[in-house]
Amino acid sequence: MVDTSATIADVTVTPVAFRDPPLLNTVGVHEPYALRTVVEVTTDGGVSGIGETYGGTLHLERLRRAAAELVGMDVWSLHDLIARTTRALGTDTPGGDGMSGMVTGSSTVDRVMSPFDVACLDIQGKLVGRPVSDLLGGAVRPAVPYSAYLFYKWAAHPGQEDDDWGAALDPAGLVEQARRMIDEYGFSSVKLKGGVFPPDEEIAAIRALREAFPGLPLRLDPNAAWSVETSLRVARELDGVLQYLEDPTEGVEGMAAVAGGTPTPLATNMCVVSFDDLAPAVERKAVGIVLSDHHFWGGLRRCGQLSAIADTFGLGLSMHSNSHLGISLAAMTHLAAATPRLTYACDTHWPWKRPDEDVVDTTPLRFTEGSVAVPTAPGLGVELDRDALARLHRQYLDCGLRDRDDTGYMRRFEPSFPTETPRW
Ligand SMILES: O=C([O-])C(=O)C[C@H](O)[C@@H](O)C(=O)[O-]
Ligand SMILES: [Mg+2]
Repeated sequence: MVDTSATIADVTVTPVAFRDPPLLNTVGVHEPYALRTVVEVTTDGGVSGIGETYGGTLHLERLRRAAAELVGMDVWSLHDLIARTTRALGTDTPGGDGMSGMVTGSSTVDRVMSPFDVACLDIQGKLVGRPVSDLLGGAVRPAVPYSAYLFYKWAAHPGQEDDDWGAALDPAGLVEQARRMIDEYGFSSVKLKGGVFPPDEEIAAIRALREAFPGLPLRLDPNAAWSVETSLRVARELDGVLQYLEDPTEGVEGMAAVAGGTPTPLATNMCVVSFDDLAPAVERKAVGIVLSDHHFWGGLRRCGQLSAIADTFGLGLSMHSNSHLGISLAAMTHLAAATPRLTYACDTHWPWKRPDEDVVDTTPLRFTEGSVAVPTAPGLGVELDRDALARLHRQYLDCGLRDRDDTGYMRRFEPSFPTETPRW
């Protein structure tokens, strides 16, 4: 019999930074670099696996504490991973979510264990010679569709030359951005990051997108920038136009009030971000679709548990993203492929990342007709490029950024940028 036993002998945790355009959202604007952390887990037999997560200071410190606790762990034991992460972290204090204030309620233990779960699955796949999707129950689709993720954006970071996407500050600019993204990647769903301009301007943008791309499902996500009344008005005006409306307003109660007043399905990656959030949201009928995100929900196997709960209570599943590298894209693709209930095209920030900046060779992650084929090599199907990791770590050290702060960056250029919620 083949020996598949493996104990963790070493864990490295490396913060990295990669260039990011000035993408606007309701809390501000993306800084010139996005921060991530790459973890590499190596077994006593010399097999290694990788994972990727957020990059802020507190999260990084917690990852390092957890990493030290994992040495000696059996790579097959999810329960021991939970126990050891919990032990390393002590109490589940808030903060360190890396979302610039947009999402604050996720579970610290789940967030911290997530990249290690991915790395352990990568190792398991290599040990048994199967792709990660097989370890998650098997792929139910050969390729995973992603959506075009549109952002209002400036032409350039202040003081820098225009980036090659240019500005998108009105409906025409967004239609042009969508056209390029669809031409280059083949996406067949479109999401607009809203909450940036007054709602009527964003309604006009959605109408322009509807006219330009008549058959494509459209989504709008203002990250809870609106009151219940504003949300209901926007939902009424866009009735029949949106596939779903994502986080129009804050909290389960607010979302329940909006959900009760519109036939448009509501989705969330803000008011349901941990297992503790599910019961109240189901009870209040606050959301129809949960945007799963393995970085919040404890990794790929915990997302399988979320999927079972979604099955039980008839919730739809989609997938949330943040600025990310190829390890996360591979992990998201395996997970989405092996989640039958995940029937919506997943979010991805991929087009906003420069193709020459990654920590893995991204060849296995090419987009065809808006989808990424599920990698078939053992494990995640992507390999760490150590030179590239060193380069992006150097960039992290040099760039000076240590925590994502969209609001602070925006206030350097617009000192009176508002932070009250709801904004409209
Ligand atoms: O769906 C979402 O809420 C997101 O994608 C959150 C992100 O942080 C997004 O707002 C961003 O990148 O600015
Ligand atoms: Mg969202």
